[in-house]
Amino acid sequence: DKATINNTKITSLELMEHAATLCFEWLHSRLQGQNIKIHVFCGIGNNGGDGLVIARHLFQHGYNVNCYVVNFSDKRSPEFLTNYNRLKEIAEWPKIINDEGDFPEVDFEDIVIDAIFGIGLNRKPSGFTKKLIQYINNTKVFTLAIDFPSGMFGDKSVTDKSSVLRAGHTLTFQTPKLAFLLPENNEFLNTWEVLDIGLDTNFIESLLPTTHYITKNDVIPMYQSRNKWSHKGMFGHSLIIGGSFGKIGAVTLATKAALKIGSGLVSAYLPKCGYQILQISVPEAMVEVDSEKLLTYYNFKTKPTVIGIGPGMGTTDKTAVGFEAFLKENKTQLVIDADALNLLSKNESLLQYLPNKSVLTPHPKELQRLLGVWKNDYEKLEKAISFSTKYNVILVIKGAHTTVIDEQQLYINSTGNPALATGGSGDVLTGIITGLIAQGYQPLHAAIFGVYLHGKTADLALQKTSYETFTATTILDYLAEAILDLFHQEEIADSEA
Ligand SMILES: NC(=O)C1=CN([C@@H]2O[C@H](COP(=O)(O)OP(=O)(O)OC[C@H]3O[C@@H](n4cnc5c(N)ncnc54)[C@H](OP(=O)(O)O)[C@@H]3O)[C@@H](O)[C@H]2O)[C@@H](O)CC1
Ligand SMILES: Nc1ncnc2c1ncn2[C@@H]1O[C@H](COP(=O)(O)OP(=O)(O)O)[C@@H](O)[C@H]1O
Ligand SMILES: [K+]
Repeated sequence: DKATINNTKITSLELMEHAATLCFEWLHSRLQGQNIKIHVFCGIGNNGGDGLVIARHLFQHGYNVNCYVVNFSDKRSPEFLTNYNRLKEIAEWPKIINDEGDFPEVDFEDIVIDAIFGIGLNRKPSGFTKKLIQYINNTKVFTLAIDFPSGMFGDKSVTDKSSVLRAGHTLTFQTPKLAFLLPENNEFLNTWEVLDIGLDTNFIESLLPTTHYITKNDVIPMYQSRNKWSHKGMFGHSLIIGGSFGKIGAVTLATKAALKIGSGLVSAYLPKCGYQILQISVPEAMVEVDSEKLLTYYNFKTKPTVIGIGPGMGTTDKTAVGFEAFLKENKTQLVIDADALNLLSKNESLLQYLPNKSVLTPHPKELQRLLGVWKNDYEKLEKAISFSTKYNVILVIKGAHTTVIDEQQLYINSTGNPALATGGSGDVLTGIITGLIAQGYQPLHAAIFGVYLHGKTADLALQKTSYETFTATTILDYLAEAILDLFHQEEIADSEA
């Protein structure tokens, strides 16, 4: 904010007016003047200042609005005071809330605007302010939070969940906040979106942020186009290793995905019992086999560009012994998933054999086996950064907002939805990342781009199918649309989650 104010002619007050007006317009375009009671709760800092501006616009547009100042401190920011006086000139409120006795009646059908605390919260809310937050939460009224749900910190964990406002929707300014992307905060946020308030983006970039929110504009430059004289030899050879009796589907899905994302050649190495299944399901792939029901020997002849290993592989002793011998010999780039991760967790001494920038794709349970337990999501990220740095590998922490970690750098994905919460979707991701590396994508780009496309299939599919009917195979059906979408209209700056 300060840099924008210094580098442009805009004043802090104008910036607030602009930001809060965008919030008002957001609400106004949805309410269209409806006679719904709106309560605007303002703190005494600049978040409160935003609330005062919103209340003024609502009032001037004829809404049924009430505005309150939550008087938790005698301090007032200058921008708050200016807007307080502006509002006083036109309305008989804001009313001051000094204790519980001043809480207004709020009904379920009303709307609450939460402008109590924003990014300036530096300790947990207490006293009557906490009680007010609880009072609002108990009404189950729809709450529109400005910048942050009050009581939620931008950069550390909430310790007292009962002191945080549960927002129905949050309008945050300029950039998504890391806190919004962490699973531990999901109960405070429902949906949220970013409003571009025109802060100095050059300045933001000059800060060299280490956390990146990955949207379409970030992945378009990663895309590698093909020229007229391209031939399959230029797009690498993926080898997918995995499967055990009863889990041949996992390796089949990963093999299909490596093909579908454009790997020049794809082979699978799996137990003999899966031979026909794989040949029939994926006739484009070549197959080599191990012992009857398990992977034991890892003695394939294929010379791949990259190996994706783990889906459906099992963790029996025989498989573990073969896997260890394989890792000690192997020099090929790896994408490691599922049971291959579980075997690494059981025998951490094997981590030293991973080629640099191997891509590991744990879901939260597999991650916990690798890193041990964490106290909160911030500690989880710290541990993951240390792990990535120590072993020089790329971690792909799967889930809503899958996060790719390469040493200090975090790349948080914006695509995907609960349609992906279906068996086999992780196996498909392994195949996608493997197939991208085969074609010459650097492992980091393959991970970021692969995760983006994987999530995008589910977003595009929801226009035509439902969460329930989406399966891992549907990801493959929509991969083409996800790629083509890169070249459709420019993404508008606002991102929704
Ligand atoms: N021009 C701009 O800069 C723009 C800014 N914008 C808006 O400004 C917001 C940031 O405003 P802000 O920095 O004033 O902080 P805010 O969240 O209002 O609260 C700080 C106050 O709360 C107090 N306090 C903290 N914790 C407390 C606790 N537990 N219990 C009690 N008190 C507590 C703290 O007091 P202190 O710690 O000093 O005692 C301080 O007085 C930002 O989120 C966005 O909405 C937009 O308009 C765009 C343009
Ligand atoms: N709610 C969600 N929102 C977005 N992506 C999700 C969600 N749930 C699951 N996914 C994605 O689906 C995949 C699931 O992977 P994983 O747990 O390994 O599944 P499986 O073992 O069945 O293959 C991951 O890529 C994950 O990010
Ligand atoms: K707020």
